[in-house]
Amino acid sequence: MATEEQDWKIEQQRVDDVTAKINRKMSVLEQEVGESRGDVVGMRKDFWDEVSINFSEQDDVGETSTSLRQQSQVLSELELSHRRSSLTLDKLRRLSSSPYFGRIDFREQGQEQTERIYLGIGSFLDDNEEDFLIYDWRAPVSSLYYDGAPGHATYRTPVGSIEGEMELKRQFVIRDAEIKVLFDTGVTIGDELLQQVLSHSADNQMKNIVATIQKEQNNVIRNDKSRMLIVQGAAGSGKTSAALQRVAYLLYRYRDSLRADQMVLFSPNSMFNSYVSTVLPELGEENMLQTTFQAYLEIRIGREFDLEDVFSQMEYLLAWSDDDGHPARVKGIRYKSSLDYFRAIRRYAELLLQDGMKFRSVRFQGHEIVSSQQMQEKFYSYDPAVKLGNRMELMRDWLLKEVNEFGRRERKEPWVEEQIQMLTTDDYHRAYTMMRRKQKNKTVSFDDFQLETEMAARMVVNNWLKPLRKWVKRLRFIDLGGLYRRLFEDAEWFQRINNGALPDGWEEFAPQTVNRIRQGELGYEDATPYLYLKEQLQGFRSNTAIKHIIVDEVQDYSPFQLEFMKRLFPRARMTALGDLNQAIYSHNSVFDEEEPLMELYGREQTELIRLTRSYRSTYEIVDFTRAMLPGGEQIIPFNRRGHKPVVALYDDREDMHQEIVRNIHELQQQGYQYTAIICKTESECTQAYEALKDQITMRKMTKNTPVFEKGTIIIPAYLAKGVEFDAVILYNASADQYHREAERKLFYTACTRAMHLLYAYSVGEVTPFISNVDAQLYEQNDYRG
Ligand SMILES: Nc1ncnc2c1ncn2[C@@H]1O[C@H](COP(=O)(O)OP(=O)(O)OP(=O)(O)O)[C@@H](O)[C@H]1O
Repeated sequence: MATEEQDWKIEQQRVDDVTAKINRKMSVLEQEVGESRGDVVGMRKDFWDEVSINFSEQDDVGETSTSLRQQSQVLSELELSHRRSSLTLDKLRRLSSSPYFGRIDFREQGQEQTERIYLGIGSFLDDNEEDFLIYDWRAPVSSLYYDGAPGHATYRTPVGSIEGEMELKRQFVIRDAEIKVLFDTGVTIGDELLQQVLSHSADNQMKNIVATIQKEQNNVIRNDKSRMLIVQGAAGSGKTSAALQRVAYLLYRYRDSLRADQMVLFSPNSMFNSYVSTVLPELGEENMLQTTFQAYLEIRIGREFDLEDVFSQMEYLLAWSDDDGHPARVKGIRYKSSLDYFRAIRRYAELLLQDGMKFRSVRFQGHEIVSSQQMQEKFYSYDPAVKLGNRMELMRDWLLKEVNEFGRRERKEPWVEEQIQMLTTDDYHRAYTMMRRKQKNKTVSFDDFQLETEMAARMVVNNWLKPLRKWVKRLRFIDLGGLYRRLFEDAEWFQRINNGALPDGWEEFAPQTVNRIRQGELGYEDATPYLYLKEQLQGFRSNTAIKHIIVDEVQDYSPFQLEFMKRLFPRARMTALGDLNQAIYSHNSVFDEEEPLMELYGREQTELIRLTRSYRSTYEIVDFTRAMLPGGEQIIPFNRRGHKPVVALYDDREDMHQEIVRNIHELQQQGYQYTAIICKTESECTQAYEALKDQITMRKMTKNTPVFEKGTIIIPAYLAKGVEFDAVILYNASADQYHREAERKLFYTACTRAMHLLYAYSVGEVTPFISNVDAQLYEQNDYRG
């Protein structure tokens, strides 16, 4: 038997042994999980039986709430341990089908024996609970697999470095407990395996990449020194993948002090959230929290304004025309995303300590309880040394007192009498019982009827004043809209906060801003600045529980937004991943020259890693797309070969539609499951959808589509961020549609979504972003008459 064959046999034998052990462990755990599920279900069902409920006396109420608290604590502990066991069970299931993907033989310096280390998605111990049959890919020793080739090798452990000799490095593909591929490699991670993985079809869920993590990606994943880690990487270089494996790594490395719910991932849209949500559970970890910046803004100010989202802003700007308000708005967007504006808003809040604060008078049914003038006087009567937040608290307490006073006076008013008549007997009785309890120890000095009326009046007024009290408690008496609007109504005020100057274009974009606010709307560019002002005046609602934030597509954030996030999560470390070439929005990108991002936490606390190899697309697609970018030659395509991109020109839409229909049918026949028709805007998507829907089965994706699904979809370019497709068809990549320099990155982003095939169809002349590319890099078909 040849050595290779023998090796294969021995390895298969080991796979059989290990999977048998995993299966044994699984059946024990399955039983435990079944039992704990029963406990949780049972406890949820009997929850209220176990709580002693008694609300009749004050002491009993206290006892009841303690009992409730204890009971729900027991339940949540049970649920947590059940969830953990289920995750372990899922992981074992995956291990039993594919127990490991790598092996290294390592002899530590000074040791006689060579250790065989098998690497899988999780560790697995022999029955003696001492010997590792499988090492977790995140264990310190596993980094040897990703970082080094056979020969002298070193790896870091929390207590220092370990040196030795790597004698063998072997890679496996094991499916259903059977070895499908096995080879020894002299390099870091053999490209063969990567070729195999990458030539697969797209998926509606992102996959974990632990078997083929590249050395430079491993640096991203295991970096735990700096407070701020910036990853600048080409399209398809594995930024998102590395970020997700990094979360899994940090959860493993700091398992005693870090939980998944202390990490937040900020994604570009909600569809992306669903796209990445399976990676961590697949690795046996709970998901971190996932959100979008837009969702956060909605929660914080969505009730105060009709808030524009970033996609609507994008649609507005893409429908560009030179003669309406577009150029002015772009100037506004640029300024409002800058650090200058951030500082100006901070100065504004400081100035308001001395003068200019605006309040909304406290009113009840047309009656002014406290005027805005009185409020202003009160506010400036406090000791100037008292901080803004504290002053607002003093104001709140004072106003609540005033409202209570007012309520007391109001009880005698005729409208209250009228309302009392309308009370039901139940209401009346409740009021009576409540008051009786309050008066428990007092001697009653007037007759019952009088007391009852008094109680009812009190209840009526209290009920009516409840919303107003809530309004005061929420500090809604600060006229935030007015304060923010003033910056664009009053040039003098703006100059005061901006070192005596007005920003470029202020005269043009200021009226736009004011009009919008007057109509109850807030532009996306104003949302974060408004919120920042609000936070300063109402007290910053920072979140200290979060220890790590991951910002994907960071180039889409403005310097202003990142400064804001830093304050929002003051205890957190940050991982920021982005690609300047995909900065599609009009605001300044935090990635511009990387300055704002490098300075956010200070250079000494910041590390920058560049990823230049691109894995998603074939060599031909990367070669074509990088030619659209200045400096694109720095992007290195991975050597997976495919077809050259196809560019086709038509006389009219009808011809183009026919070709799209024909091509999609062909792609379906060839077995491609994920095809995207990418348009420039949502309105173009709607037109194209209407024209094509009777001939092809497809779905139209909008900003509200929550999940990414199989099939043919039609999607605006800005929403396709972060995801990928087997084939991409660019709908009308013409010079008419794409010609402004500002659209280059959007166009590039759309092209780089393709893994295997890329088509650009154009009615008339093709966009200069393509016509300026070397004609050798694509195939052109001109079907014009
Ligand atoms: N080491 C790897 N092994 C296997 N696949 C990889 C590896 N690195 C990246 N990929 C694959 O390449 C594709 C692109 O990865 P990912 O989406 O993480 O890149 P990205 O840099 O975030 O891209 P973009 O900025 O264009 O959205 C994915 O299909 C991912 O699975």
